[in-house]
Amino acid sequence: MTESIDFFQNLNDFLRDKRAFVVYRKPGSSSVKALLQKDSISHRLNDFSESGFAFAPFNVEATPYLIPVEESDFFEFNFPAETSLDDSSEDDLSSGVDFEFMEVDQKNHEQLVQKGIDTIKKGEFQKVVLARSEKVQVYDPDPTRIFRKLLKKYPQAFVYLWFHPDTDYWLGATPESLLNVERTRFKTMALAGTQLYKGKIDVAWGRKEVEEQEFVKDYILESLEKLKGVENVSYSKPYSAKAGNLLHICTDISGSLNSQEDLGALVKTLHPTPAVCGLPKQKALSFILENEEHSREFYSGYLGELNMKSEHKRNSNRRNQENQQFTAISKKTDLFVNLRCMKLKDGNARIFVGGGITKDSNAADEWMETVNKSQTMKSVLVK
Ligand SMILES: C=C(O[C@@H]1C=C(C(=O)O)C=C[C@H]1O)C(=O)O
Repeated sequence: MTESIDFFQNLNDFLRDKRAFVVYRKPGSSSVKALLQKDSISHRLNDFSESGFAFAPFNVEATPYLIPVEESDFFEFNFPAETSLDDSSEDDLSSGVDFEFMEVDQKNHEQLVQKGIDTIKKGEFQKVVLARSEKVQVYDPDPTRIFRKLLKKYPQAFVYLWFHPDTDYWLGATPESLLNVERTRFKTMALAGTQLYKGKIDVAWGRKEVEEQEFVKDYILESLEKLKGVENVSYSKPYSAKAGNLLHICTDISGSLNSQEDLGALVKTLHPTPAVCGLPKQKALSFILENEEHSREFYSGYLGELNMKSEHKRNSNRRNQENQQFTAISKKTDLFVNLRCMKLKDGNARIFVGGGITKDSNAADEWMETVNKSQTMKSVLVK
C-alpha cells in the first residue's frame, strides 16, 4: 500500500499527462483504490467479460468507457475512516451558489415537474424521474482536493474521481448500489423516497415516498424473475438509509447468478432502474429525453469495478489441518448508480440532481428536494 500523500503527489503528475484514471473508495471502507491507465487509447466495455473500472452514461445506446486492469497501474492506500465527518447539516452553502440563476432554475424545474405530474394523471406512465443541472463557480477547482473533501465528508458513500480525455472530470458521492456480484451471489437495492436528515434515522415516511419506493422494488423483483440465469431472489424489509444530509427508503435485494455469462444481461436489466428513470421504462425515458433541458451524460449512469480479481482467505476443510488457510481468487463486480455527482470543466462544476415524480408529487417540494440533493456536492465546493 502507498502512503496517501505520495499517491496524491503522483496523481498530480499523472494528471498533466491527460491519461484516463479513476480513484475511488467504497462505502464504509478505509481503502482508496486507483487505476491509472498506461496507454492513451479510449477503451470501451463490449461484452461484460472485461476486467476493469466501467463508466457508463445514462443513455443505454452509448457504449460505456472502461479502464482495463491489464492496461493500468493499480494503487491502493489507506484513508482512515476516523478522519471522516459524515455530518452535512451545518454547512454554509451560500458562497458557492449563484442566486441570480436560482429563480429561473426554480421556475423551469417546477414547470418540468408539473408537466410530468399532468402526464402521469393522464395515464401515460406511473412514475418519471426528472432532473436538472446547475452550474456552480468553484472556489478551488483542484479535482484531487475536492476528492479528498468528499472522502472525509461521506464515509458511507461510494466516492470517486474519474478523468478521461473524452469526458473531463467527474466526481461523486453516491448512496446507491446498482449491482454487487461475488462468485455466484449478487446484491442490488431499491432506493427511493427522500427527506432531509434531522438527526434521527428512524422516521415516518409519507404515502408518496412509500409508493414511489415500492414501484422501484416491485419493478426490480419482476424483472429479476423474468431473467434467465437468476435464481433464489429474496429481499429485506424497507428501511431508512442515510446519505449525507438526506434519508431514503431502501430495500436490499439478493439472489444467485448461474453463470458469469449472464452478468451483462443482469446489468442491462437493472440499468436504468425506476429510481433514476421511471415506470414503464420506455415511456418515462422518452419523456425525459424530450423534456429535460440538458443531456444527463454520466449522471444516473453507472460506474465501478467489473470482474476485478478479489482474494479471500478461506479455511481448509481437511481434518488435521484446522488452522490452515488458503487463498481463493475470484472475480468481483461492484457497480454504483452515478448520483450526487458533478462534472468539472474549466474551473466550473455542473451538478446534476433529480427526483422521482408520481401523481402525488408537488412541484415546489420537488424543487426543494433537488436543492437539498445539490448540497452533497456544493458543500465540498465552498470555502
Ligand atoms: C435521482 C436522484 O436520486 C434518486 C431518486 C430519489 C427520489 O426520488 O427520492 C432517491 C434516491 C435516488 O434513487 C438524484 O439524486 O439525483
